[in-house]
Amino acid sequence: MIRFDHISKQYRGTNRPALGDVSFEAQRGEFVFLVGASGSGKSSCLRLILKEEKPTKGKIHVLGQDLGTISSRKVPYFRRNLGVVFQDFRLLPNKTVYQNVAFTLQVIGKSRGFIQEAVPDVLKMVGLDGKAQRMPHELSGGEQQRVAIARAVVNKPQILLADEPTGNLDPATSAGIMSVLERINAGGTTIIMATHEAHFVDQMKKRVIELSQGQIVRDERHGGYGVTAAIPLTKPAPAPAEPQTVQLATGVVVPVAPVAKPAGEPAPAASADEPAEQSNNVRPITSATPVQRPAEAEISLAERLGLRANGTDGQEYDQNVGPVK
Ligand SMILES: Nc1ncnc2c1ncn2[C@@H]1O[C@H](COP(=O)(O)OP(=O)(O)OP(=O)(O)O)[C@@H](O)[C@H]1O
Repeated sequence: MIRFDHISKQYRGTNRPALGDVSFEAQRGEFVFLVGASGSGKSSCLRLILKEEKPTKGKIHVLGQDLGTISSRKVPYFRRNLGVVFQDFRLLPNKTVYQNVAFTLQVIGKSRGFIQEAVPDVLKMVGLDGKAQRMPHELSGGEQQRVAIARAVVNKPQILLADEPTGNLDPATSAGIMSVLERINAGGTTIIMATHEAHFVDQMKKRVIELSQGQIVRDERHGGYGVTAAIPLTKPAPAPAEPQTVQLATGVVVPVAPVAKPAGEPAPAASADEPAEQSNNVRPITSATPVQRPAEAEISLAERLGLRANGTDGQEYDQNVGPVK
């Protein structure tokens, strides 16, 4: 499903490779944690899988395709098989939850009927039933990440890439997000997740690939976070706190500790399961709700999400439909 063959990656202007001779294979349906200290190469691996970056040496195969042979024009088609979730959610602030998720499908040209069925289904799956008309600022951090996950999986990608998806969330909210990811994985989606969350990695007993200075130093079928996946120096150390536990969807009980927030970062308004403030500024979705073409800012988000080739015109938006050719 995903194969790295002797991959090296050296960014321009650097004197040390970010990845050096990395080889691994992830099978369909696996849940793989990428762990390692800050700068060890986790995000670089995800960017290479997405074909956002090219390897300096070696070959990458994703879903049976050699990424080196996919032209720039075909990259958006390729990326339709992949969902991506980031630490900072990347929602469109002026669109409702429904519209944020529908946007993914609009960009790839799905019909209004399809969108009107698929969006409520995926919102229910991520636990946002009843919140379709909220604006992102009316949601807690955990709820915003659920929207981002819904957006990533609404088109049923075979692979979900998650780059520190719980990095901005408190422990209990993070547990909710991990439950959602477990549920998506149980449905057959392969998940590759870069994380510094030792507790979840230790408790979930999934495959763990540990990177250190751009090299794989550990690859365990049912691994833990490990002692050498050092806490990154660039991030604040977790504050000491009373031990807490939370239960994941699979029934696994996970001990959690609060994460120190960077100075100035707003705390989530509420936990993922608490209702957010009711908004007066809501517009009900009806079968007559128009599905609009994305505006400029939205097109640029589509490019960042990999749904659309950079700098293509409106024609490409209409034509960008269908499997990789
Ligand atoms: N665009 C870039 N240009 C130059 N160097 C880069 C670039 N992106 C990453 N690097 C370097 O490559 C190395 C690996 O970075 P990467 O972001 O993959 O690490 P990471 O393990 O994801 O770190 P973190 O846990 O902090 O997110 C680092 O030394 C980083 O400075």
